[in-house]
Amino acid sequence: MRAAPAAPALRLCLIGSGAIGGRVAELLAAHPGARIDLVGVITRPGASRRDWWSAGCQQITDPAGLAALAPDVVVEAASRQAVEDWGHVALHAAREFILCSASALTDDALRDRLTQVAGATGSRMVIAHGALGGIQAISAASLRALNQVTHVIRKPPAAWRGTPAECLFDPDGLDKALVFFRGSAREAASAYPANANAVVTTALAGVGLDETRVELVADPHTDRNVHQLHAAGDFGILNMTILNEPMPSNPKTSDMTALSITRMLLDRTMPLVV
Ligand SMILES: NC(=O)C1=CN([C@@H]2O[C@H](COP(=O)(O)OP(=O)(O)OC[C@H]3O[C@@H](n4cnc5c(N)ncnc54)[C@H](O)[C@@H]3O)[C@@H](O)[C@H]2O)C=CC1
Ligand SMILES: O=C([O-])CC(=O)C(=O)O
Repeated sequence: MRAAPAAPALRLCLIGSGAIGGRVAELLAAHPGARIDLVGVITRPGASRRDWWSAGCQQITDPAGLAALAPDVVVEAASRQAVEDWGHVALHAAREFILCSASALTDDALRDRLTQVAGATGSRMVIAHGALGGIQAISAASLRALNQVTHVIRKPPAAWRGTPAECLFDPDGLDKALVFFRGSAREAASAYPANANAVVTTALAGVGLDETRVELVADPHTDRNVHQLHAAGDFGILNMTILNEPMPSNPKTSDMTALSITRMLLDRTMPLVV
């Protein structure tokens, strides 16, 4: 049997060069055989290059730069604003736009607009499973009636610094776990966009932004970012708990987020995908 010709390298462009971006680049560098080239990083104007960018990696700050780069995949690991700023052009420039800042999609008009652009251009918008496990099962379960989906996020008090939760409790003063938010996924992600993107992923996989029930917890007795999912419906019952290691460079963010994005990218290049 003749060997198949080698597939061209996958051309990757990142939006954001923070905790997730740097970690994805580090993990990909450990798999050179997968042939994923970081060809560009989108930054805010004036941002410095990072030492983990390869020499050939271009810094992109405007839509024309992204169009000219013509990547295969654009991965957003930046902010809710970045999805608004770059989603449209990414879907025109690449065949796939993977986003982490799922909280942007609580804006129904933006979500509809980007979905339409994806349909019109033949590209795909993919919400990264990010910090979560179990999403594939909830998405599959939604093919039958789903009665109930709840998502609890439990993080150390310090992870809620810089959010509206600071008006509700003193992160240094808690001696026991505090459930400081109960509401819908839409409300949770709108109020806590840097900490609760994952509830949007759960919601869009299952019963939607307004029906998915969310609890947010500050817990001085954990040093991990914990996600608990419960779903019940005609498929049966799902209970999933993942206790994620936080990233040293951004403790609000779980290392699993970068691991799962890297896995997605590697899967794009593998002949066997699990
Ligand atoms: N879906 C999920 O499970 C998770 C999602 N996230 C989200 O992923 C995103 C990235 O997280 P981290 O890497 O931890 O954040 P980070 O703060 O460490 O890095 C973000 C980088 O993106 C840049 N950036 C922000 N807005 C930008 C814009 N409009 N244009 C260009 N660059 C921009 C920042 O300057 C920074 O360099 C955040 O929105 C975070 O909330 C984080 C963890 C889990
Ligand atoms: O990294 C995590 O554990 C989840 C997170 O911050 C988010 O959903 O925005």
